[in-house]
Amino acid sequence: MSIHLNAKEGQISEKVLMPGDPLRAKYIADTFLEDVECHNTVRGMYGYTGTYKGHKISVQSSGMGAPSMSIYATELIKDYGVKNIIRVGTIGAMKLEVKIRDVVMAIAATNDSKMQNIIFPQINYAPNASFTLLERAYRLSKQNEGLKVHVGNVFTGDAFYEDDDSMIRKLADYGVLGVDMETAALYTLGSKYSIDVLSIMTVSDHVITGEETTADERQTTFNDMIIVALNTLINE
Ligand SMILES: O=P(O)(O)O[C@H]1O[C@H](CO)[C@@H](O)[C@H]1O
Ligand SMILES: O=c1cc[nH]c(=O)[nH]1
Repeated sequence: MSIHLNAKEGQISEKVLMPGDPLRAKYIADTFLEDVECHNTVRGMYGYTGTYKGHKISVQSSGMGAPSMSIYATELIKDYGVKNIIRVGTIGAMKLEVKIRDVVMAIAATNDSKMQNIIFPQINYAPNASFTLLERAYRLSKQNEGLKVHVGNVFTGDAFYEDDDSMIRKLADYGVLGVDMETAALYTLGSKYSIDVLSIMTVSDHVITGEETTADERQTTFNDMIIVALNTLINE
């Protein structure tokens, strides 16, 4: 038990997928895992543990934003001994060449996170992915010709709704692929605790063109992304 997770000791795998949405965690467990147990119900932030190709895997929702991700990732790492976390999320595209339904793998996460300022008040820290997981995920994604994958810098923002989009446009000019709300927090904690972390995200909307996907349209790419993430975790 930890403050926000009521899983029993040993119940959570060392390898965890983290979507933002608790119902997406349930969908992943129901669709891809066998012998599934629900390991967390606290605050409705559902978590499940089962097997994938015979390997023990957990799926734990993170909630939205850096503070929520930080709570769950910290407790998974410190209280449950988790060693690999892959965020499987959605992202708003910023660069025009990144299209809806594409997949983004984040090398690093530029951010405006207040949590980063608390840790590093005087310098601009660069939260980065685990190269081991990133290289493996990219290589495995190439087995699926239907999957369009972009690898690069993303922006982790504290605000989903902003007063104006001038900073988003500027970041796109500087090569940032898209915007989410958790990657920087996950990457900073991965480095702090020396575990492997990665964010893989399906493009749900385009923040410059205003294009959006329907839930059904997102589902296929989402499934393909989850298969890449699961095979990355088990290294197959
Ligand atoms: O789909 P998830 O994983 O929740 O990710 C994105 O969606 C939420 C905003 O709608 C934020 O959490 C953002 O990072
Ligand atoms: O944080 C996010 C995630 C998806 N789409 C957005 O516009 N922002």
